[in-house]
Amino acid sequence: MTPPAQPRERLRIALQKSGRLGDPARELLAAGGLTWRESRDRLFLYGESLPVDLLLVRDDDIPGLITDGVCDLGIVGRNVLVENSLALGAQGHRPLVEWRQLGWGRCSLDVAIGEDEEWTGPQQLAGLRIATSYPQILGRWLRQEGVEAQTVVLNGSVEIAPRLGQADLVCDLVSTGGTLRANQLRPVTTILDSEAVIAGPDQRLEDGRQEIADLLLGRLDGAMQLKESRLLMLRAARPVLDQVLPLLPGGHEPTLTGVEGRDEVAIQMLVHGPVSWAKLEDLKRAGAHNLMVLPVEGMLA
Ligand SMILES: Nc1ncnc2c1ncn2[C@@H]1O[C@H](COP(=O)(O)OP(=O)(O)OP(=O)(O)O)[C@@H](O)[C@H]1O
Ligand SMILES: O=P(O)(O)OC[C@H]1O[C@H](OP(=O)(O)OP(=O)(O)O)[C@H](O)[C@@H]1O
Ligand SMILES: [Mg+2]
Repeated sequence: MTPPAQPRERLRIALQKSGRLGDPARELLAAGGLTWRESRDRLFLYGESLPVDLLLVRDDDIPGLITDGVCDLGIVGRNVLVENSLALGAQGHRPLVEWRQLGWGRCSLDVAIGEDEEWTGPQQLAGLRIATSYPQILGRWLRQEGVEAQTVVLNGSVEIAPRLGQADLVCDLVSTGGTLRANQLRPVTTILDSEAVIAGPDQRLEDGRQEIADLLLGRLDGAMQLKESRLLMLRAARPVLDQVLPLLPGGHEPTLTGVEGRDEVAIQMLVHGPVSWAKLEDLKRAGAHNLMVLPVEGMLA
């Protein structure tokens, strides 16, 4: 089903239909207060709480949909954004840019050679065949390095190309490195660090859609900050405060409250990011007790 024609004042965001980024992207938008109604084919989600509609597609199509103006923004891996932007740029289209970095979907685009081979640097790739799904990014890197090599474009199962004799080495996405190891390959250099991003045009949106985008992005920033936030609570006797306070993690200023009838204080502070067990153990060794780390459900300064 083609999405119903929408008035231009509704924002439209492209998301990956399934795969690694689809669910976290929808969770992020839901955390920003967005609710939606699904079309029967589940490819178009009509925003109910805000004038923001979602189009569910293959991730490779997201940059093109933004360039064509079918969608205003998209949630996509930087690897896909850069690869497609380079191709679209070569056709004379305006560049797409990252409106936000989301901090998940992290992976890197690496050059990998046989695990027994020696690596002396990019120059050794001259004249070799490199299998990849990212010919634009690889081509740009080879030009930067001044290396002339042959690119073999494959859409999947890139790592088995050397064993099949299709290529001498690969350039592919790596997260844990397990896929490379399973194929007797080892990463030797990273040519792009990737994470999920909100991609959009390099200029403001029109017809009131920029205001909707600003509202939504403000909420998403808040939701992302909240997700990272923890409340750290602990107690410490006054005589050990000088040892405990310098060990507190970075974050907001701690609040110290005297505990009635005891020579001790209750300390609480908002922390950005996780508080490790090692940090709690350090605080305890310094004399703190009753340590607790709590998730934060809502926040208004
Ligand atoms: N092993 C990985 N670990 C973490 N992130 C990854 C990994 N592999 C890919 N990614 C990121 O997740 C994005 C989506 O990966 P996925 O495998 O779902 O894509 P796909 O198979 O191309 O999906 P689609 O059907 O939408 O084309 C990648 O473009 C990349 O940014
Ligand atoms: O370093 P690792 O943790 O092993 O991850 C890397 C693999 O993950 C992705 O493939 P995916 O599992 O999505 O399968 P695909 O071949 O269908 O893309 C990517 O294309 C690599 O093959
Ligand atoms: Mg894809």
